[in-house]
Order: sequence, then C-alpha cells, then structure tokens
Amino acid sequence: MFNILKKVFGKTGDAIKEVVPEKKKEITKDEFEDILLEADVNYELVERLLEALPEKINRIQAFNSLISVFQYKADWKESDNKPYIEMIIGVNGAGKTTTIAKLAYRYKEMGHDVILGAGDTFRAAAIEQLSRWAEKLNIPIIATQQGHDPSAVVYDSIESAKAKGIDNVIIDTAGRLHTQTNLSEELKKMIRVAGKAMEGAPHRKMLILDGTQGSSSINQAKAFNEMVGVDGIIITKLDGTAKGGSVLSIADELQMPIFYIGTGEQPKDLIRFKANEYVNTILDEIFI
Ligand SMILES: Nc1nc2c(ncn2[C@@H]2O[C@H](COP(=O)(O)OP(=O)(O)OP(=O)(O)O)[C@@H](O)[C@H]2O)c(=O)[nH]1
Repeated sequence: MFNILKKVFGKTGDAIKEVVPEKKKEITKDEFEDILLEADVNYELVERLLEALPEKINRIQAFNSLISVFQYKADWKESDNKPYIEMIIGVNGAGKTTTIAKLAYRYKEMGHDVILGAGDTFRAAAIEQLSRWAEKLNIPIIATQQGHDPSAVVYDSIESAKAKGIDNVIIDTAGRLHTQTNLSEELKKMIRVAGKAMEGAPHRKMLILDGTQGSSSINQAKAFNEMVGVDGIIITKLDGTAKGGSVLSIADELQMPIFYIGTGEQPKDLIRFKANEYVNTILDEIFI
C-alpha cells in the first residue's frame, strides 16, 4: 500500500524535494510552510496549522498537525442493504465514468454482482463510454437514449437489481454545471425516484473530485453538497499531479469522508483512502 501511495504522490514528493532536498530529523517552520504551499495546501489552512507548531518541527509534531485535519465522522458508512445503491456525482471530466468502472471492478473482485445505470442521459458520449466499460467488465447496464429521463434509468436499474438478486447498483449522473438549476432538479428527482424503487435508496451519494484541480475543486464540491447532500468523496487523478496536498484542503473545507483515491486509468487503480497512510507518505519525503 505504501509503495502504491509513494508512486501516486511521486510528483508531490518531487515538489517537496524542491524545498528540502535532503531528508532531515527536524525542519523549520518556514520550511514546513513552503512544503505545504508547494504541495497545494490552501494558504489559510497552512497558516492555521503553523500557529500551533514550534520553530523546529520533528516528524511526530508534523504528523499530529496534519492528521488533525481529518476530523470528519463516519469514516466508512457501509450498509447491509441488498441491492446497495450508489449515485456517482461530479462535473464532467472529473473522472466519473472511469471511477464507476473502478468501483464495479472492485465489487466484482469481492464476489458481488453489479449493474450499472447510465444516468448521464444528457450526453450520448457518456452513455457510450459507460456501455463500453460494462462490456469490458462483463456486467449489465441499463441505458436509454440521449435526452430521455435519467430517473427512468434509476428506477429500471434498481428494479432489475431487485429482480435478479444483484448486490450493487452504481448510477452515473450528469455533470453539466453551467445549467446548475436544471441539474439540481434532475439530481433531486433521481434521488426521489431511487427512494421509490427501494426504501432508503440511494444508500450513498459519492462525489468525484479531480485531484489535478487542486484546491479549486472545493467550490464545486460545496455546490454539489448544497444541491443533493454528499456522503463522501473520491479524489481522482492524484497520480498525475504535484498537488497532492489538496487532499488536506479538501478534507478541511468539506469535513466529509474521503472514501477512495484514483491512482491511474485502469479499473484496478482505486484504493481506499486512509488518512494516516497519506500523511506518512508525505512525511516520508521530508523526514529521515
Ligand atoms: N491518471 C488518472 N487518470 C484518470 C483517473 N480517473 C480518471 N482518469 C482519466 O480522466 C479522464 C476523464 O475521465 P472520465 O471518466 O471520462 O470522466 P467523466 O467525469 O466521466 O467525464 P465525462 O466523460 O467528460 O463526463 C479519462 O481520460 C480517464 O482515463 C485517475 O485516477 N488517474
């Protein structure tokens, strides 16, 4: 796990090395500040973290400082419901489709049966892309034509899962933020219809955030959270960016669990996010 993380945060590590080329036992407050800013931690958070720290900082002090950011409750909200219904939310291009394939792959590996719902009916390309993943992963998908009501997709995929004894339903949604009001109504309707098809559904609403956007994805996240109430986050594309510190800003600003991080473009490239492992990966670049 640490090796994967070391690779994922490789570019962030390179950015840290710009500040401290040699690993040390202690660093100064100024160095810690520069490291965090280089890694794209939001300025206000950096200042807040530094306030409580001494002039010379050792690894334990740095660890305690960074881990304190991850104070959110309910780290892992799993449910016994069968089928277990998830809606995947986020702006276009954040990595929703790929992440749905990754989740589906993960559940299949666990021995579960999975069905997908192509709920981004706004774009034909989204339906096609998800259908291609379904074919590759050999799992069923409920899809309609572009422009049709995505709530029908929600209803049909849940009904199909119930009828066939399928364990996991993963539903894609549209992510066109430029027509936010329509999107908000559409998502709310999808949620209502899910609840009609199965009481308590959707069991989890996951927000996908693009890790290469760094801290700027936070406002998007807030907008989606206001629209529909998000249960947790998946951060994608962390493998390709030096902005690995944005995970801290995201956790701090949104105070909601980060469930997984995307580590590449393949279905297997998704790992559970664990705050202590993440913090240690960053600190390994700084301290002996
Ligand atoms: N390196 C890397 N690339 C990723 C990751 N997740 C997604 N991508 C890539 O990001 C691009 C966009 O991902 P999509 O899954 O198409 O994103 P989307 O949000 O569905 O976007 P639309 O299809 O535009 O709605 C694709 O080229 C993916 O391969 C990740 O964790 N790491």
